Amino acid sequence: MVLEVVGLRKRYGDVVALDGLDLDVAAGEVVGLVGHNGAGKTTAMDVITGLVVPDAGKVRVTGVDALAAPRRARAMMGVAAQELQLYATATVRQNLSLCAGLAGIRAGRRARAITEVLDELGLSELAGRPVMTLSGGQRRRAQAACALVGDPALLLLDEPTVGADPQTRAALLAAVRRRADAGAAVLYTTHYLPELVELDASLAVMRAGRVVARDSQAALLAGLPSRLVVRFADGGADGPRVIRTQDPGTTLAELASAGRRLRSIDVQHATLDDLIVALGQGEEVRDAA
Ligand SMILES: Nc1ncnc2c1ncn2[C@@H]1O[C@H](COP(=O)(O)OP(=O)(O)OP(=O)(O)O)[C@@H](O)[C@H]1O
Repeated sequence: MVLEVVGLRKRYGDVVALDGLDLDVAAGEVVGLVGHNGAGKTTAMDVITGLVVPDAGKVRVTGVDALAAPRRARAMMGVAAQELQLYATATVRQNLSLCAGLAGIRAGRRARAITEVLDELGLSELAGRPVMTLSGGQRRRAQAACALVGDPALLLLDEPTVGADPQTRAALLAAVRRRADAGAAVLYTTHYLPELVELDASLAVMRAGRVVARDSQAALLAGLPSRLVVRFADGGADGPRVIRTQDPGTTLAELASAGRRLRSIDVQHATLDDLIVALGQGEEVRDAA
């Protein structure tokens, strides 16, 4: 396991931000860390990266105790925090050089690693520009480049595409997927769920400071009912009736055998949005595995 988080707890005064958070991320896996505003996602990221000290719990990165040896653990991580964390007066290349140093990349390898990531994220022409002269989306790309430089074993990306245009978003998602395919473990937070479909991420759904569901998208969605939107042709109300059902085929067969004549049927399978809403409200999601 590249990342192992066990029993993390963190309080801010009366607010319990983390309430016994357990989470593993394996090599080659992209895990989408999702949940409502205030669920504790950023606090979890901040504890893992060493920015916030937890009240209790363990964090191990490739077996290294990240709370006892934060510098050793940090050298295995590429981090893109939610807030932009670049030096505004330094150039993109200088920022990347600092990030590469933090990531423990030896000076001899740094120039090549920087050139590669600049190229990958379409930043080569901006490399000599001070960050403060870049547009918002360009800064986002530079921040992501900082996380990716040198192919770290663990990528921690906290809403990395906020404010990015579709082209930037696509370039970044492709770069993240390539890292995972090459063996990196990726923890990725977003409120924009189609990104997680595109990344083929498994999900860790947080509620009130802990993970309440952790599985592949398919397994979690299979536990949710579909919506069957049916218009009947045989009297009664003219509008559509919405039937929530775990098994649309059986429900339709039951309607037919009850002699109902149907004018139209629309089967709407559960989406990731439905899943997050259901879990955020504390509904049980049946384990379909
Ligand atoms: N420095 C802080 N001081 C006090 N409370 C804090 C601090 N940081 C976070 N919190 C609280 O801890 C809880 C978890 O916040 P966190 O930012 O981790 O949530 P999140 O899941 O990342 O939310 P979002 O989706 O809005 O980014 C919230 O109730 C938040 O108000």
